[in-house]
Amino acid sequence: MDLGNLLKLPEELLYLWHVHRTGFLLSAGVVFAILRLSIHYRQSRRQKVALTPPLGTPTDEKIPTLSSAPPLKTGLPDAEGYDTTGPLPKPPVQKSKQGPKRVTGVKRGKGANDALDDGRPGRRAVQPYLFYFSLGGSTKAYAESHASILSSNTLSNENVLPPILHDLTEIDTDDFFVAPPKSSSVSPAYLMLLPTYNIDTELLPFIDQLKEIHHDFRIDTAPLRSLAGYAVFGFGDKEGWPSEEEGFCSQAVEADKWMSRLTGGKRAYPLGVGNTKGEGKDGADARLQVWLEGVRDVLIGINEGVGLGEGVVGSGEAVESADEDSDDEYDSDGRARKSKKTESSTQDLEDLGGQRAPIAIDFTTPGRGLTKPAASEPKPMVPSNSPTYASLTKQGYQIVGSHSGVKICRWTKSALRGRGSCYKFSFYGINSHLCMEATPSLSCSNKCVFCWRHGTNPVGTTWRWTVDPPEEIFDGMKQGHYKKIKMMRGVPGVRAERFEEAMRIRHCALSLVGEPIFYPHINQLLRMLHKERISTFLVCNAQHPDQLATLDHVTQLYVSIDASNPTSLKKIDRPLHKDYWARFIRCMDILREKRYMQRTVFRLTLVKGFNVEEEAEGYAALVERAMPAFVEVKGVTYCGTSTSKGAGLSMGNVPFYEEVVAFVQQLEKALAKRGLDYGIAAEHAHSCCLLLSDRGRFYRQIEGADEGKKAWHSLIDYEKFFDCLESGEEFGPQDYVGRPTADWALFGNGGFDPRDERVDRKGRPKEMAGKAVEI
Ligand SMILES: Cc1cc2nc3c(=O)[nH]c(=O)nc-3n(C[C@H](O)[C@H](O)[C@H](O)COP(=O)(O)O)c2cc1C
Ligand code: SF4
Repeated sequence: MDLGNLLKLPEELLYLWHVHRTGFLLSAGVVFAILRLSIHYRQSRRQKVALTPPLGTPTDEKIPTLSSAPPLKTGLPDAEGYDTTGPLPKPPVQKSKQGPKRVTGVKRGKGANDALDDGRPGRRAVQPYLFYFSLGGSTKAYAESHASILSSNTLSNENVLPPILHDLTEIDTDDFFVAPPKSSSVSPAYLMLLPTYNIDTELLPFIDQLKEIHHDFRIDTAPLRSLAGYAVFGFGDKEGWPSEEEGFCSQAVEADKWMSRLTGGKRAYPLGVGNTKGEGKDGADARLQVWLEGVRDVLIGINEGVGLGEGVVGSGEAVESADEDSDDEYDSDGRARKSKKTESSTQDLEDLGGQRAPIAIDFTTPGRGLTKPAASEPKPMVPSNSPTYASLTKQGYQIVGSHSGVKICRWTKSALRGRGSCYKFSFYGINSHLCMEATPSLSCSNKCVFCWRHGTNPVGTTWRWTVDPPEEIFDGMKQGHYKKIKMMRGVPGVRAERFEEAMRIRHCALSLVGEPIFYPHINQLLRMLHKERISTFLVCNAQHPDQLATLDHVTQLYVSIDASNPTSLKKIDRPLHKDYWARFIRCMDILREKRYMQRTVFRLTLVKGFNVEEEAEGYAALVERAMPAFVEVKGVTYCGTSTSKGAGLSMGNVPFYEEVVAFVQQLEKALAKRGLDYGIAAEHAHSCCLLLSDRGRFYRQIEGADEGKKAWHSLIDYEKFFDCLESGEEFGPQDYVGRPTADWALFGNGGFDPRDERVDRKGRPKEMAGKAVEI
């Protein structure tokens, strides 16, 4: 190359740059991006490898497919036997509690049981793991002897595999509780049998570890979400630790709570507890057996695609009953609660202390705008596509047929969780978890100012709708009630034994909303209930004397008395019947006659400024006329609906408990002045409610006690009631008087069942308040 050409080189290069600079720059950018991406990819691969659990952990465990499941042995093989002889390799025992936690948890979605991992349709087999802890050996023995309940019965259901037993001290907690065993064809379910020790045992660090795993920021707060479900059963000693507050089965309670968190609320069955010092059906053995049978049915249900059951938290069902993390009704310590948003809408009348639930519906009065002339063809009262149907369903009612409804009340839920029954337990011995609240007629003829039903219900003064047969109503009510009870299965704090008892209805409160005696076949419906030995409390609004007169036996007959004179009654009940006072008075006279046939009750709901002041004398006159066996007096509960606000109701109309007491004492005096001997037989301060009772009939000699030793007898002997009915003979209230009223329910003692734990709305232990309690 000559010198001239050489000198031209920079110029040439500059020219080339100008021509191709865009191409150069673009290529350089692409090369740079590729380099960056490849470095990033290599780094993330390295990280993934580091997070993969070591071989041999249950994550890699080869879980048997259906065909390779170990055959069930007769008699229960011991835990060692399962782990070594079956195709499931025993997870390595790694005592690594001091070392750093392996981070293996991943966030999983719902519906793990719907399809196999490879996307093929089909259901996974359920693999129960039975974990236990045992210091003295009894829990181990229980685990080994009772696991066969799960196995033997699941033989018929080949998609539930025989349980695998694990001693909690022999496994590495992380191996099972940071991530559950993985398989494309099997869904694991964890069952735990745990004693409680108030001394230092290995159970304590285990429970702490559950808590730590939940709080470990490196992993999902619910790493066991992919489990099919879990359930815990505790063993304890009631002689040493008589109640849960005193520590009975406290470690099982704790473990249940943390398992709920770790699984995202997948409690498959309520926490069970067994008293090792108990006997017969109250002994640990019997309790465990019933509990395992319940768990077994749920596991079968999971496999059959029912999931954890409708409404159970974590089930993935549309209607989950509570959210363990965000709810706020249930919980004192992180256990699930119900959201405030839905709270008011799901309250019901009896929740509110049993006040009547009148519906703002015009039944009757032609020309008042609400009613249309009767159509030639009767129509359904609550058509399934109507706004009323949608509104009631949203409020938690199950509509039965076209005019009936059922709903489980707050007290039923509370009793299932050992947090107290309603006042009817204190007064009459009704266990709220055995009680069904229903109505065969959702319509009513009053528009009471304190009604919770927002005026959305149907109205009418004559029955102008299609009539469903009583069989259909009865079956539908039971079905709806049991369905709602089952929805409580996963709710924290539900006691296994109460849940099991609740699957047999013993009482029916025909008082939900509307007017039950309005239903044309009410007597047939009552007979069906009684035939199944379900007692009946029926509440009516004293506006339907003809129906009242022809009503058959009920266990206890209520009439709502919301005022003592026509002016007050019109103001507070806003009746649709023009002749409402005449109807009311006729009902008083009918009740007077009925007092020989059944227990009759006046239910007074006190609304300050409406029906309290200056009315004691008027109420006394009504009592004199109808001679009810009892007078229940309650403070109203403020519902805050626009209907009540529109009627001028505010919290100021809610009486304090002392004010209700003062009124009852005033009424007692007014009755005495008329020569009527009524006295305060019981109280339930929690729901601001007191019971006046006719001394002549219900203050009587205590059976088996010294002559002259008397006590209040407000309780009912339900079995005697049914015996009397079945005898076909005439009988009256004196024939089924129960035991004396419990001491704790007597006036001055509060009336809260001491077996239960009293809590406030947040689930915190609560002291008796002196104010009308909002319930
Ligand atoms: C030292 C000791 C402390 C205990 N503490 C409690 C307790 O706090 N609450 C309880 O309900 N039971 C308690 N128990 C009763 C045991 O939980 C019960 O006997 C259980 O069945 C023991 O199970 P295991 O034999 O499998 O270890 C305790 C027993 C012992 C011996
Ligand atoms: S009587 Fe039954 S329905 Fe009524 S509040 Fe009590 S438990 Fe609930």
